[in-house]
Amino acid sequence: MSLRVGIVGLGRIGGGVLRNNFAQAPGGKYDIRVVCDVMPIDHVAYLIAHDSTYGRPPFTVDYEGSDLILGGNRVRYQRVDRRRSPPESDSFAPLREFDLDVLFDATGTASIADFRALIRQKVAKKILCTWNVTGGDISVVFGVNHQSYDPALHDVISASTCTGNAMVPLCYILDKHFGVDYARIITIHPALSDQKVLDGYHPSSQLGRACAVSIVPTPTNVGKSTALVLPELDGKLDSLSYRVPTAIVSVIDFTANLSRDTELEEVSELFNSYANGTLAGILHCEYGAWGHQKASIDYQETPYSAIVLMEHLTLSNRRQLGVALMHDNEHAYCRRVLDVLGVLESRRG
Ligand SMILES: NC(=O)c1ccc[n+]([C@@H]2O[C@H](COP(=O)([O-])OP(=O)(O)OC[C@H]3O[C@@H](n4cnc5c(N)ncnc54)[C@H](O)[C@@H]3O)[C@@H](O)[C@H]2O)c1
Repeated sequence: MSLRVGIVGLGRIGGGVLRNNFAQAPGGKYDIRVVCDVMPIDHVAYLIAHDSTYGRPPFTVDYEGSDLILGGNRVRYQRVDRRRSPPESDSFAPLREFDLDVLFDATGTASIADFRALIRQKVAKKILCTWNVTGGDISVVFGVNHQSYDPALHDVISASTCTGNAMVPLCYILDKHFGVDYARIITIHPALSDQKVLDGYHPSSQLGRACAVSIVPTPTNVGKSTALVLPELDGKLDSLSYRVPTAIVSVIDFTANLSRDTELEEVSELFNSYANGTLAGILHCEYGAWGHQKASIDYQETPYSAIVLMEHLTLSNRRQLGVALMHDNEHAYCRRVLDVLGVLESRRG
């Protein structure tokens, strides 16, 4: 029997996972039984059917009563606003009838207390979320540490972040083969829904600046996300993000001080051997088109967690490595979420 899944939060990522679930298999890759958000159901249908980034989905969209109808498949819609009800209020009680194996939370607004309450109240057996919630049981980056998931130990699972999924495979390879003494990671990230369209109040002041007219420097947790999976790198990574006025595809530019001398050819061969081997589908080595470099939009809807721009690999003093990579921060991440759901399905008790 297919994994029984519920989703809370139908924004870019929750909606993207729903879309990909039905795009990959006509009946749905997993048995998504119920989805929740604060919006009325007609708004949900409207946003699934019309997507400014990816266009119309490859299946029909409609709704009837409290059911969404996606490619002929009925998925129950439940309108909830967790902010109005504390965890102990059992506000997700109506979800118990769906006998969920996993509740996937893509709101970005829940706390570990919310998640523990949902497990205690038997709303779902496991919680999978889209950020490194403080106090979670494990952060899983598919391809690197997904085999560490242990259903007996892990109830609240993070699928890490989009940048975490891009950085961890690279850091894993570099640390395993050369050692990493230090790395500075710069991410150039499309605007997100936590930014203001025009100047206004935001608790993180810089995110309150008009997002279409500025490059906005903002802190990022990519160093922390990486060290959660590769604890030997804790304290060795600095990071900074620049939010830019594009809709999709992130860049990561990082410089790593390696612990031993190497040659560019060795690094290049190593990346290629992983991309064609154990990290196939996760890591991709990009050489451009007929000697020409592609632009970020060319990577929209690519499934790879990290696409290394091989022409821009640099090495100085045989130890200081420069790497530039791109990734579709939504689509590739949604694909990884589906991969992690596959791990949960295969280890289901
Ligand atoms: N957008 C990305 O590139 C990206 C990539 C990886 C991970 N993430 C993470 O995914 C999460 C969501 O990001 P997003 O870009 O999809 O945001 P989003 O704003 O597009 O979507 C969030 C959705 O959750 C709903 N929501 C929020 N609080 C809720 C509540 N209390 N009860 C019910 N519904 C609620 C909102 O109505 C919205 O539809 C964040 O944690 C983010 O860090 C985002």
